[in-house]
Amino acid sequence: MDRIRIRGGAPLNGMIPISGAKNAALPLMVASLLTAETLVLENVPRLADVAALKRILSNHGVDIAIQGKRPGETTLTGQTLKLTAGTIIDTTAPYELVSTMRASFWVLAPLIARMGEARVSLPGGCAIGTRPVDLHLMALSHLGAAIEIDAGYVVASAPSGLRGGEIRFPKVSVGATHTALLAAVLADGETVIENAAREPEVVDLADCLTKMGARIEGAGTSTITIKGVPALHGATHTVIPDRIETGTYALAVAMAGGDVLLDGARADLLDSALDVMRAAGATVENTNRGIRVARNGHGLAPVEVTTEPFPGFPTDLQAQLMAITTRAGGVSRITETIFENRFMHVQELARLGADIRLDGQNAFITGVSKLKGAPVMATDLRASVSLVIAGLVAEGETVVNRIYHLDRGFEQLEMKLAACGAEIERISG
Ligand SMILES: CC(=O)N[C@H]1[C@@H](OP(=O)(O)OP(=O)(O)OC[C@H]2O[C@@H](n3ccc(=O)[nH]c3=O)[C@H](O)[C@@H]2O)O[C@H](CO)[C@@H](O)[C@@H]1O
Ligand SMILES: C=C(OP(=O)(O)O)C(=O)O
Repeated sequence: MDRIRIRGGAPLNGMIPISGAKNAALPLMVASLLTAETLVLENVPRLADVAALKRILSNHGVDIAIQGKRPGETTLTGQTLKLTAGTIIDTTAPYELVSTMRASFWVLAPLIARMGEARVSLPGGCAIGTRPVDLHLMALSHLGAAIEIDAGYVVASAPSGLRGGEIRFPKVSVGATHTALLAAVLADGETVIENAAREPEVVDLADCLTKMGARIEGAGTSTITIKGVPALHGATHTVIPDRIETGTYALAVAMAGGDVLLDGARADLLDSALDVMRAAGATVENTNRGIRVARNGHGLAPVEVTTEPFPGFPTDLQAQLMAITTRAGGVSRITETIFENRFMHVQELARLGADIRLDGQNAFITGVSKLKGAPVMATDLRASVSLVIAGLVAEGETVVNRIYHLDRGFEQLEMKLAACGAEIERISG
Protein backbone atom coordinates (compact mmCIF):
# COMPACT_ATOMS: atom_id res chain seq x y z
CA MET A 1 0.00 0.00 0.00
CA ASP A 2 1.42 3.41 -0.96
CA ARG A 3 2.55 5.88 1.72
CA ILE A 4 3.63 9.51 1.71
CA ARG A 5 6.82 10.63 3.41
CA ILE A 6 7.29 14.27 4.39
CA ARG A 7 10.27 15.98 5.95
CA GLY A 8 8.92 19.07 7.68
CA GLY A 9 10.33 22.59 7.71
CA ALA A 10 10.35 23.84 4.12
CA PRO A 11 8.16 26.83 3.23
CA LEU A 12 6.01 26.70 0.08
CA ASN A 13 6.77 29.11 -2.76
CA GLY A 14 5.57 29.14 -6.35
CA MET A 15 2.39 28.13 -8.13
CA ILE A 16 -0.12 25.33 -7.65
CA PRO A 17 -2.64 24.63 -10.42
CA ILE A 18 -6.13 23.97 -9.05
CA SER A 19 -7.95 20.98 -10.57
CA GLY A 20 -11.61 20.62 -11.48
CA ALA A 21 -13.84 19.95 -8.48
CA LYS A 22 -14.32 16.29 -7.59
CA ASN A 23 -17.66 16.99 -5.97
CA ALA A 24 -18.91 18.82 -9.06
CA ALA A 25 -17.46 16.40 -11.64
CA LEU A 26 -19.16 13.37 -10.04
CA PRO A 27 -22.80 14.57 -10.23
CA LEU A 28 -22.09 16.03 -13.69
CA MET A 29 -20.92 12.61 -14.89
CA VAL A 30 -24.08 11.07 -13.38
CA ALA A 31 -26.18 13.57 -15.37
CA SER A 32 -25.02 11.84 -18.58
CA LEU A 33 -27.53 9.06 -17.76
CA LEU A 34 -30.37 11.50 -18.46
CA THR A 35 -29.85 11.72 -22.22
CA ALA A 36 -29.07 9.44 -25.15
CA GLU A 37 -26.88 12.21 -26.61
CA THR A 38 -23.25 12.96 -25.71
CA LEU A 39 -22.35 15.04 -22.66
CA VAL A 40 -18.86 16.52 -22.94
CA LEU A 41 -17.27 17.43 -19.61
CA GLU A 42 -14.07 19.49 -19.60
CA ASN A 43 -11.65 20.03 -16.70
CA VAL A 44 -12.46 16.67 -15.05
CA PRO A 45 -9.82 15.80 -12.42
CA ARG A 46 -7.87 12.52 -12.65
CA LEU A 47 -8.95 10.92 -9.40
CA ALA A 48 -9.79 7.47 -8.05
CA ASP A 49 -13.41 8.56 -7.47
CA VAL A 50 -13.76 9.62 -11.11
CA ALA A 51 -12.36 6.25 -12.21
CA ALA A 52 -14.78 4.43 -9.86
CA LEU A 53 -17.75 6.37 -11.23
CA LYS A 54 -16.64 5.60 -14.80
CA ARG A 55 -16.87 1.89 -13.93
CA ILE A 56 -20.38 2.35 -12.50
CA LEU A 57 -21.61 4.33 -15.51
CA SER A 58 -20.07 1.81 -17.93
CA ASN A 59 -21.99 -0.92 -16.14
CA HIS A 60 -25.21 0.95 -16.99
CA GLY A 61 -24.14 1.16 -20.64
CA VAL A 62 -22.58 4.62 -20.79
CA ASP A 63 -19.87 4.84 -23.42
CA ILE A 64 -17.01 6.98 -22.09
CA ALA A 65 -14.26 8.38 -24.31
CA ILE A 66 -11.33 10.39 -23.01
CA GLN A 67 -10.17 13.11 -25.35
CA GLY A 68 -6.44 13.08 -26.10
CA LYS A 69 -4.17 15.95 -25.04
CA ARG A 70 -4.33 19.14 -27.06
CA PRO A 71 -1.22 21.29 -27.80
CA GLY A 72 -0.03 23.11 -24.68
CA GLU A 73 -1.79 20.75 -22.25
CA THR A 74 0.21 19.11 -19.47
CA THR A 75 -0.41 16.14 -17.18
CA LEU A 76 -2.08 18.64 -14.83
CA THR A 77 -4.57 19.94 -17.41
CA GLY A 78 -8.01 18.56 -16.59
CA GLN A 79 -9.22 15.77 -18.84
CA THR A 80 -12.18 15.96 -21.23
CA LEU A 81 -14.69 13.11 -20.95
CA LYS A 82 -17.33 12.36 -23.58
CA LEU A 83 -20.15 10.37 -22.02
CA THR A 84 -22.89 8.84 -24.16
CA ALA A 85 -25.71 6.89 -22.55
CA GLY A 86 -27.26 5.85 -25.91
CA THR A 87 -28.92 2.80 -24.36
CA ILE A 88 -29.15 2.00 -20.67
CA ILE A 89 -28.38 -1.72 -20.58
CA ASP A 90 -28.65 -2.30 -16.82
CA THR A 91 -30.60 -0.39 -14.15
CA THR A 92 -28.84 -2.10 -11.23
CA ALA A 93 -25.87 -0.46 -9.49
CA PRO A 94 -24.27 -3.33 -7.56
CA TYR A 95 -22.80 -3.22 -4.06
CA GLU A 96 -19.25 -3.95 -5.29
CA LEU A 97 -19.28 -0.75 -7.35
CA VAL A 98 -21.35 1.57 -5.13
CA SER A 99 -19.91 0.74 -1.72
CA THR A 100 -16.65 2.71 -2.14
CA MET A 101 -18.10 6.10 -2.82
CA ARG A 102 -21.03 8.27 -1.82
CA ALA A 103 -21.66 9.88 -5.21
CA SER A 104 -22.29 6.52 -6.88
CA PHE A 105 -25.70 6.43 -5.14
CA TRP A 106 -26.73 9.46 -7.18
CA VAL A 107 -27.30 7.25 -10.27
CA LEU A 108 -30.61 6.29 -8.64
CA ALA A 109 -32.46 9.49 -9.64
CA PRO A 110 -31.56 9.61 -13.37
CA LEU A 111 -32.17 5.88 -13.77
CA ILE A 112 -35.73 6.19 -12.42
CA ALA A 113 -36.30 9.43 -14.32
CA ARG A 114 -35.26 7.94 -17.67
CA MET A 115 -36.03 4.22 -17.27
CA GLY A 116 -38.83 4.16 -14.68
CA GLU A 117 -36.91 1.70 -12.49
CA ALA A 118 -33.63 1.31 -10.62
CA ARG A 119 -31.99 -0.99 -8.11
CA VAL A 120 -29.07 0.72 -6.38
CA SER A 121 -26.99 -0.54 -3.47
CA LEU A 122 -26.99 1.62 -0.35
CA PRO A 123 -23.82 3.76 -0.57
CA GLY A 124 -20.43 3.98 1.14
CA GLY A 125 -18.16 7.03 1.16
CA CYS A 126 -15.96 8.51 3.86
CA ALA A 127 -16.68 7.02 7.29
CA ILE A 128 -17.54 10.37 8.92
CA GLY A 129 -21.00 9.62 10.30
CA THR A 130 -24.06 7.45 9.72
CA ARG A 131 -24.86 9.23 6.46
CA PRO A 132 -28.46 8.02 5.88
CA VAL A 133 -30.21 8.41 2.51
CA ASP A 134 -33.73 9.12 3.83
CA LEU A 135 -33.82 12.62 2.27
CA HIS A 136 -32.93 11.23 -1.18
CA LEU A 137 -35.73 8.69 -0.88
CA MET A 138 -38.17 11.29 0.43
CA ALA A 139 -37.45 13.51 -2.59
CA LEU A 140 -37.99 10.67 -5.05
CA SER A 141 -41.22 9.52 -3.40
CA HIS A 142 -42.56 13.11 -3.52
CA LEU A 143 -42.04 12.87 -7.27
CA GLY A 144 -44.09 9.69 -7.44
CA ALA A 145 -41.48 6.90 -7.18
CA ALA A 146 -42.41 3.77 -5.23
CA ILE A 147 -39.47 2.78 -3.08
CA GLU A 148 -38.52 -0.21 -0.97
CA ILE A 149 -35.32 -1.47 0.60
CA ASP A 150 -34.43 -5.06 -0.28
CA ALA A 151 -31.26 -6.83 0.87
CA GLY A 152 -29.18 -3.64 1.08
CA TYR A 153 -30.57 -2.24 -2.17
CA VAL A 154 -32.94 0.64 -2.83
CA VAL A 155 -35.48 -0.65 -5.32
CA ALA A 156 -37.41 2.19 -6.93
CA SER A 157 -39.99 2.28 -9.68
CA ALA A 158 -42.15 4.82 -11.49
CA PRO A 159 -43.49 2.86 -14.47
CA SER A 160 -45.55 5.75 -15.79
CA GLY A 161 -42.82 8.32 -15.15
CA LEU A 162 -42.15 10.82 -12.37
CA ARG A 163 -44.43 13.80 -11.79
CA GLY A 164 -43.47 17.21 -10.38
CA GLY A 165 -44.08 17.88 -6.71
CA GLU A 166 -43.05 19.91 -3.70
CA ILE A 167 -39.96 18.78 -1.81
CA ARG A 168 -39.25 20.52 1.48
CA PHE A 169 -36.01 19.23 3.00
CA PRO A 170 -35.95 19.25 6.84
CA LYS A 171 -32.16 19.74 6.68
CA VAL A 172 -29.75 20.89 4.02
CA SER A 173 -28.29 18.02 2.02
CA VAL A 174 -26.03 18.46 -1.00
CA GLY A 175 -26.57 14.92 -2.23
CA ALA A 176 -30.35 14.94 -1.75
CA THR A 177 -30.53 18.27 -3.64
CA HIS A 178 -28.57 16.65 -6.51
CA THR A 179 -31.01 13.71 -6.42
CA ALA A 180 -34.05 16.00 -6.50
CA LEU A 181 -32.61 18.00 -9.44
CA LEU A 182 -31.59 14.90 -11.41
CA ALA A 183 -35.09 13.44 -11.00
CA ALA A 184 -37.21 16.58 -11.44
CA VAL A 185 -35.70 17.68 -14.77
CA LEU A 186 -37.54 14.85 -16.58
CA ALA A 187 -40.65 14.74 -14.33
CA ASP A 188 -44.03 15.73 -15.69
CA GLY A 189 -44.85 19.24 -14.37
CA GLU A 190 -43.28 21.64 -11.89
CA THR A 191 -41.13 20.74 -8.88
CA VAL A 192 -40.22 23.15 -6.10
CA ILE A 193 -37.31 22.24 -3.82
CA GLU A 194 -37.36 24.13 -0.51
CA ASN A 195 -34.33 24.33 1.81
CA ALA A 196 -32.13 23.25 -1.10
CA ALA A 197 -28.35 23.13 -0.70
CA ARG A 198 -26.72 26.31 -2.07
CA GLU A 199 -23.29 24.76 -2.63
CA PRO A 200 -21.42 25.77 -5.84
CA GLU A 201 -21.49 22.11 -6.93
CA VAL A 202 -25.32 22.25 -6.97
CA VAL A 203 -25.15 25.40 -9.10
CA ASP A 204 -22.67 23.73 -11.46
CA LEU A 205 -24.99 20.73 -11.88
CA ALA A 206 -27.98 23.02 -12.51
CA ASP A 207 -25.94 25.03 -15.07
CA CYS A 208 -25.00 21.87 -16.95
CA LEU A 209 -28.57 20.49 -16.84
CA THR A 210 -29.80 23.83 -18.20
CA LYS A 211 -27.35 23.53 -21.12
CA MET A 212 -28.85 20.05 -21.68
CA GLY A 213 -32.32 21.59 -22.05
CA ALA A 214 -33.60 21.52 -18.45
CA ARG A 215 -35.65 24.43 -17.11
CA ILE A 216 -34.29 25.35 -13.68
CA GLU A 217 -34.54 28.57 -11.68
CA GLY A 218 -33.08 29.52 -8.31
CA ALA A 219 -30.01 27.23 -8.12
CA GLY A 220 -27.67 28.79 -5.56
CA THR A 221 -30.63 29.91 -3.41
CA SER A 222 -32.60 27.76 -1.00
CA THR A 223 -35.63 27.51 -3.32
CA ILE A 224 -35.14 25.83 -6.69
CA THR A 225 -37.97 25.55 -9.23
CA ILE A 226 -37.80 23.01 -12.04
CA LYS A 227 -40.23 22.69 -14.94
CA GLY A 228 -39.91 19.15 -16.24
CA VAL A 229 -39.19 18.55 -19.94
CA PRO A 230 -39.81 15.31 -21.91
CA ALA A 231 -36.14 14.82 -22.90
CA LEU A 232 -32.70 16.34 -22.49
CA HIS A 233 -29.99 16.64 -25.14
CA GLY A 234 -26.19 16.67 -25.28
CA ALA A 235 -24.07 19.62 -24.11
CA THR A 236 -20.52 20.73 -23.35
CA HIS A 237 -19.71 21.91 -19.83
CA THR A 238 -16.53 22.85 -17.93
CA VAL A 239 -16.25 21.67 -14.31
CA ILE A 240 -15.71 24.48 -11.76
CA PRO A 241 -12.36 24.67 -9.92
CA ASP A 242 -12.17 22.62 -6.73
CA ARG A 243 -12.86 24.92 -3.77
CA ILE A 244 -11.83 22.25 -1.26
CA GLU A 245 -8.50 21.62 -3.02
CA THR A 246 -8.05 25.42 -3.14
CA GLY A 247 -8.74 25.78 0.59
CA THR A 248 -6.48 22.84 1.38
CA TYR A 249 -3.44 24.34 -0.37
CA ALA A 250 -4.21 27.77 1.06
CA LEU A 251 -4.15 26.21 4.54
CA ALA A 252 -0.93 24.36 3.65
CA VAL A 253 0.72 27.72 2.84
CA ALA A 254 -0.71 29.28 6.01
CA MET A 255 0.87 26.39 7.93
CA ALA A 256 4.27 26.07 6.20
CA GLY A 257 4.77 29.77 5.41
CA GLY A 258 5.80 31.11 2.00
CA ASP A 259 3.97 32.62 -0.95
CA VAL A 260 1.94 30.62 -3.46
CA LEU A 261 -0.39 31.43 -6.36
CA LEU A 262 -3.33 29.01 -6.50
CA ASP A 263 -3.69 29.11 -10.25
CA GLY A 264 -7.27 29.02 -11.56
CA ALA A 265 -8.84 29.17 -8.07
CA ARG A 266 -12.04 31.16 -7.58
CA ALA A 267 -12.29 33.16 -4.34
CA ASP A 268 -16.08 33.52 -4.62
CA LEU A 269 -16.41 29.75 -4.05
CA LEU A 270 -14.81 29.90 -0.61
CA ASP A 271 -15.12 33.40 0.85
CA SER A 272 -15.86 32.26 4.40
CA ALA A 273 -12.87 29.91 4.50
CA LEU A 274 -10.57 32.64 3.13
CA ASP A 275 -11.83 35.01 5.86
CA VAL A 276 -10.86 32.42 8.48
CA MET A 277 -7.39 32.10 6.95
CA ARG A 278 -6.96 35.88 7.09
CA ALA A 279 -8.04 35.84 10.74
CA ALA A 280 -5.45 33.10 11.35
CA GLY A 281 -2.70 35.35 9.97
CA ALA A 282 -2.38 34.50 6.27
CA THR A 283 -2.39 37.14 3.55
CA VAL A 284 -5.00 36.22 0.95
CA GLU A 285 -5.30 38.19 -2.27
CA ASN A 286 -7.57 37.76 -5.26
CA THR A 287 -5.59 38.10 -8.53
CA ASN A 288 -6.65 37.80 -12.15
CA ARG A 289 -5.07 34.31 -12.32
CA GLY A 290 -6.41 32.93 -9.05
CA ILE A 291 -5.73 33.41 -5.34
CA ARG A 292 -2.37 34.34 -3.83
CA VAL A 293 -1.77 33.11 -0.29
CA ALA A 294 1.24 34.07 1.80
CA ARG A 295 2.49 33.99 5.36
CA ASN A 296 5.90 35.33 6.10
CA GLY A 297 7.40 36.29 9.44
CA HIS A 298 4.53 36.36 11.87
CA GLY A 299 2.89 33.42 13.67
CA LEU A 300 -0.57 31.90 13.42
CA ALA A 301 -3.45 33.26 15.51
CA PRO A 302 -6.16 31.05 17.09
CA VAL A 303 -9.65 30.99 15.51
CA GLU A 304 -13.22 30.04 16.44
CA VAL A 305 -15.03 28.31 13.60
CA THR A 306 -18.25 26.35 13.10
CA THR A 307 -18.83 24.23 10.00
CA GLU A 308 -22.02 25.06 8.12
CA PRO A 309 -23.68 24.48 4.76
CA PHE A 310 -22.56 26.91 2.02
CA PRO A 311 -21.83 29.84 2.25
CA GLY A 312 -20.57 28.91 5.74
CA PHE A 313 -17.22 27.28 6.54
CA PRO A 314 -17.17 23.87 4.77
CA THR A 315 -16.94 20.64 6.72
CA ASP A 316 -14.59 19.38 3.99
CA LEU A 317 -11.96 21.90 5.22
CA GLN A 318 -12.46 21.28 8.94
CA ALA A 319 -9.64 18.74 9.37
CA GLN A 320 -7.18 20.88 7.38
CA LEU A 321 -8.07 23.96 9.47
CA MET A 322 -7.57 21.94 12.63
CA ALA A 323 -4.07 21.01 11.44
CA ILE A 324 -3.01 24.67 11.28
CA THR A 325 -4.59 25.56 14.63
CA THR A 326 -2.28 23.03 16.30
CA ARG A 327 0.48 25.63 15.81
CA ALA A 328 -1.50 28.79 16.62
CA GLY A 329 -0.53 31.03 19.54
CA GLY A 330 -3.51 30.24 21.79
CA VAL A 331 -6.64 28.12 22.03
CA SER A 332 -8.87 27.59 18.98
CA ARG A 333 -12.37 26.15 18.94
CA ILE A 334 -13.72 24.18 15.96
CA THR A 335 -17.33 22.98 16.01
CA GLU A 336 -18.45 20.33 13.51
CA THR A 337 -22.18 20.53 12.81
CA ILE A 338 -22.55 18.62 9.53
CA PHE A 339 -21.23 15.12 10.35
CA GLU A 340 -21.36 13.50 13.79
CA ASN A 341 -18.11 11.56 13.48
CA ARG A 342 -15.71 13.79 11.63
CA PHE A 343 -12.91 14.07 14.19
CA MET A 344 -10.97 10.93 13.23
CA HIS A 345 -7.89 13.05 12.48
CA VAL A 346 -7.68 14.20 16.12
CA GLN A 347 -5.90 11.14 17.44
CA GLU A 348 -3.52 11.08 14.48
CA LEU A 349 -2.67 14.80 14.90
CA ALA A 350 -2.04 13.98 18.57
CA ARG A 351 0.64 11.46 17.48
CA LEU A 352 2.50 14.43 16.00
CA GLY A 353 2.27 16.29 19.31
CA ALA A 354 -0.97 18.28 18.89
CA ASP A 355 -2.91 19.22 22.01
CA ILE A 356 -6.62 18.73 21.23
CA ARG A 357 -9.54 18.17 23.60
CA LEU A 358 -12.85 16.90 22.25
CA ASP A 359 -16.15 17.75 23.87
CA GLY A 360 -19.09 16.49 21.82
CA GLN A 361 -19.12 18.34 18.54
CA ASN A 362 -16.45 20.81 19.73
CA ALA A 363 -12.70 20.49 19.46
CA PHE A 364 -10.52 22.79 21.58
CA ILE A 365 -7.02 23.04 20.18
CA THR A 366 -4.21 24.55 22.22
CA GLY A 367 -1.40 25.57 19.91
CA VAL A 368 2.02 24.02 20.57
CA SER A 369 5.40 25.46 19.67
CA LYS A 370 6.41 22.41 17.64
CA LEU A 371 5.07 19.20 16.13
CA LYS A 372 7.31 16.17 15.78
CA GLY A 373 7.18 13.76 12.82
CA ALA A 374 5.74 10.25 13.36
CA PRO A 375 4.00 7.49 11.42
CA VAL A 376 0.29 8.30 11.11
CA MET A 377 -2.75 6.68 9.52
CA ALA A 378 -5.06 8.34 6.99
CA THR A 379 -8.66 7.59 8.02
CA ASP A 380 -10.68 9.45 5.39
CA LEU A 381 -10.08 11.82 2.52
CA ARG A 382 -9.86 15.21 4.23
CA ALA A 383 -8.42 13.78 7.46
CA SER A 384 -5.57 12.35 5.37
CA VAL A 385 -4.60 15.67 3.89
CA SER A 386 -4.74 17.34 7.33
CA LEU A 387 -1.91 14.98 8.32
CA VAL A 388 0.08 16.03 5.27
CA ILE A 389 -0.38 19.70 6.27
CA ALA A 390 0.80 18.95 9.81
CA GLY A 391 3.74 16.97 8.37
CA LEU A 392 4.88 20.05 6.43
CA VAL A 393 5.99 21.69 9.69
CA ALA A 394 6.62 18.67 11.94
CA GLU A 395 10.25 18.26 12.90
CA GLY A 396 11.81 15.26 11.14
CA GLU A 397 9.91 12.67 9.16
CA THR A 398 6.16 12.03 8.99
CA VAL A 399 4.90 8.98 7.11
CA VAL A 400 1.20 8.99 6.19
CA ASN A 401 -0.11 5.44 5.70
CA ARG A 402 -3.23 4.32 3.78
CA ILE A 403 -3.12 7.16 1.29
CA TYR A 404 -5.63 5.53 -1.05
CA HIS A 405 -8.06 7.90 0.69
CA LEU A 406 -6.02 10.88 -0.59
CA ASP A 407 -6.05 9.56 -4.14
CA ARG A 408 -9.86 9.69 -4.10
CA GLY A 409 -9.81 13.48 -3.99
CA PHE A 410 -6.39 15.09 -4.55
CA GLU A 411 -4.81 15.01 -7.98
CA GLN A 412 -1.00 14.67 -7.86
CA LEU A 413 -0.84 16.09 -4.35
CA GLU A 414 2.81 15.28 -3.71
CA MET A 415 3.88 16.67 -7.11
CA LYS A 416 2.01 19.92 -6.56
CA LEU A 417 3.52 20.43 -3.08
CA ALA A 418 7.04 19.30 -4.10
CA ALA A 419 7.01 21.82 -6.98
CA CYS A 420 6.66 24.56 -4.32
CA GLY A 421 9.58 23.31 -2.26
CA ALA A 422 8.00 20.76 0.11
CA GLU A 423 10.12 17.71 0.89
CA ILE A 424 7.45 15.14 0.12
CA GLU A 425 7.47 11.86 -1.78
CA ARG A 426 5.25 8.86 -2.42
CA ILE A 427 6.64 5.51 -1.36
CA SER A 428 5.09 2.77 -3.47
CA GLY A 429 4.23 -0.72 -2.22
C1 LIG B 1 -19.39 13.54 -3.07
C2 LIG B 1 -19.80 14.76 -2.33
O1 LIG B 1 -20.17 15.76 -2.93
N1 LIG B 1 -19.69 14.72 -1.02
C3 LIG B 1 -19.98 15.90 -0.25
C4 LIG B 1 -21.44 15.95 0.08
O2 LIG B 1 -21.74 14.74 0.76
P1 LIG B 1 -23.27 14.36 1.02
O3 LIG B 1 -24.07 14.79 -0.16
O4 LIG B 1 -23.26 12.94 1.38
O5 LIG B 1 -23.60 15.26 2.28
P2 LIG B 1 -25.00 15.88 2.69
O6 LIG B 1 -24.99 17.32 2.40
O7 LIG B 1 -26.07 15.05 2.10
O8 LIG B 1 -24.98 15.64 4.26
C5 LIG B 1 -25.31 16.68 5.17
C6 LIG B 1 -25.96 16.09 6.39
O9 LIG B 1 -27.23 15.57 6.03
C7 LIG B 1 -27.37 14.25 6.51
N2 LIG B 1 -28.26 13.52 5.57
C8 LIG B 1 -27.95 13.51 4.23
C9 LIG B 1 -28.76 12.82 3.34
C10 LIG B 1 -29.90 12.14 3.84
O10 LIG B 1 -30.66 11.49 3.11
N3 LIG B 1 -30.16 12.19 5.19
C11 LIG B 1 -29.36 12.88 6.06
O11 LIG B 1 -29.63 12.91 7.26
C12 LIG B 1 -25.93 13.72 6.51
O12 LIG B 1 -25.81 12.59 7.36
C13 LIG B 1 -25.20 14.93 7.03
O13 LIG B 1 -25.32 15.00 8.41
O14 LIG B 1 -21.71 17.10 0.90
C14 LIG B 1 -21.01 17.08 2.16
C15 LIG B 1 -21.45 18.32 2.93
O15 LIG B 1 -21.00 19.47 2.34
C16 LIG B 1 -19.52 17.04 1.93
O16 LIG B 1 -18.86 16.86 3.15
C17 LIG B 1 -19.14 15.88 1.02
O17 LIG B 1 -17.79 15.99 0.63
C1 LIG C 1 -16.65 13.31 2.29
C2 LIG C 1 -16.23 13.40 1.04
O1 LIG C 1 -16.54 12.55 0.02
P1 LIG C 1 -17.72 11.45 0.07
O2 LIG C 1 -18.97 12.25 0.22
O3 LIG C 1 -17.63 10.76 -1.26
O4 LIG C 1 -17.46 10.52 1.21
C3 LIG C 1 -15.34 14.50 0.64
O5 LIG C 1 -15.22 14.78 -0.57
O6 LIG C 1 -14.74 15.11 1.54
